[in-house]
Amino acid sequence: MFKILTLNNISVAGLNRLPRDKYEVASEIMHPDAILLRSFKMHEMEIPKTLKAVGRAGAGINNIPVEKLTSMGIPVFNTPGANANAVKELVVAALLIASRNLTQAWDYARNLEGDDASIAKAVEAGKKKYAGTELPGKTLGVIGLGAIGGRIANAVIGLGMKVIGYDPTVTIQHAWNLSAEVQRALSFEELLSEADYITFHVPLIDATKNMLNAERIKHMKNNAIVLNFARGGIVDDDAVIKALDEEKLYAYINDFPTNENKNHPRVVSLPHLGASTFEAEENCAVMVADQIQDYLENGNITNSVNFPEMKMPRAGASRITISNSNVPNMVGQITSVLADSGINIVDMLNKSRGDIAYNLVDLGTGADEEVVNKIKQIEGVLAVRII
Ligand SMILES: NC(=O)c1ccc[n+]([C@@H]2O[C@H](COP(=O)([O-])OP(=O)(O)OC[C@H]3O[C@@H](n4cnc5c(N)ncnc54)[C@H](O)[C@@H]3O)[C@@H](O)[C@H]2O)c1
Ligand SMILES: O=C(O)CC[C@@H](O)C(=O)O
Repeated sequence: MFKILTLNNISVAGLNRLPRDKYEVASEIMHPDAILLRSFKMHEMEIPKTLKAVGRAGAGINNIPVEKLTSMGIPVFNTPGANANAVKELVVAALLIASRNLTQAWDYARNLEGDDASIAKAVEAGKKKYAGTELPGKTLGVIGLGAIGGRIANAVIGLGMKVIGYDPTVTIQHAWNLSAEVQRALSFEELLSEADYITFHVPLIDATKNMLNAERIKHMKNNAIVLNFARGGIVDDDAVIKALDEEKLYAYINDFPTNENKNHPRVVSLPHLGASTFEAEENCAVMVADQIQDYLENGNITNSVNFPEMKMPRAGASRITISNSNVPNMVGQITSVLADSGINIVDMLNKSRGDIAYNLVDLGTGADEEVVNKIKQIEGVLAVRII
């Protein structure tokens, strides 16, 4: 029986992928084999000794101690693209919310008092304060052209906008998916100087912390609008609020409320709603549950953020999986242990990614704990399983 600890609500469509005769799933469970989570901050958590995998039902992994887990030989999975449409739709809504002053106008309308005739009069008198601008012909700067940024770029071209994108590490696949109309910025500053709106779709990592700061705001057009549906910390809120107060920027729509930003009259802060649609929650949960199941039962790895992609059809009587440091002569030492134990290798796959290497080894006979212990004793071996 595999034990799965859930640290956030995971859509039941995903949990139902894990057959109850093989999986025990609970939000409180001892000795878990795997953890499923969304935004729970795992950094302070003690990692259970039994843990074999972590599955993030979503894209961002800044809440997970990936480096520590890697050093323990534990793969972390996420669900690339599974919630991208949800974020895209919210960003399109945010463009319209900001351009048409919708929250301020709504606030005005719902605070009107008197009979309907006087409300109608006040509507006509007051609406000029909320007149906005239209999207066609304006330029959206997209920072990060991955699953979400790429979809947004393509969608707003359909609305008549121009798009300039900045992503020095974009994958070939994501670049292929981009409309040919997306212009490439060679620097972040170039994007900032051309855009009427900017939107962030990068992970929160050292290189993206306070990516939009006071110095960079100086490069922006007057009255530009900033959208942040990536992570708090990517935009320096202090600097943006100062620029709003000085009427350098026009509006800031974000998914990460703070005491500083949530009540500002030119800010709309939403409660981390980007991925909160029924469809996205289901997509993420199903994808992550399938990946965790295939890893626990077969050792295969799909969409890991720290381990190589590995898939090998089952052959032979049993399979062992080995995570080890990516140093010379590991495969030689592992196969020697098997040979010395009289075990024949039927099939084998070895791949590395950065500092980690991972092996799937199908054996002609079953392997026992003694063999596993011998492999564990090899210097550099981080985790071994028989499945
Ligand atoms: N608000 C929400 O609910 C919500 C939902 C999903 C994702 N997110 C956030 O959005 C981020 C992006 O998600 P995604 O699915 O598009 O991920 P993704 O990995 O598909 O795309 C991220 C892109 O950012 C690019 N990038 C990385 N560093 C960069 C830099 N310094 N400058 C420019 N580009 C850079 C990468 O090359 C990649 O193409 C996630 O990491 C997560 O933090 C938020
Ligand atoms: O799980 C969520 O609700 C948010 C997920 C989102 O921020 C992500 O990074 O995928």
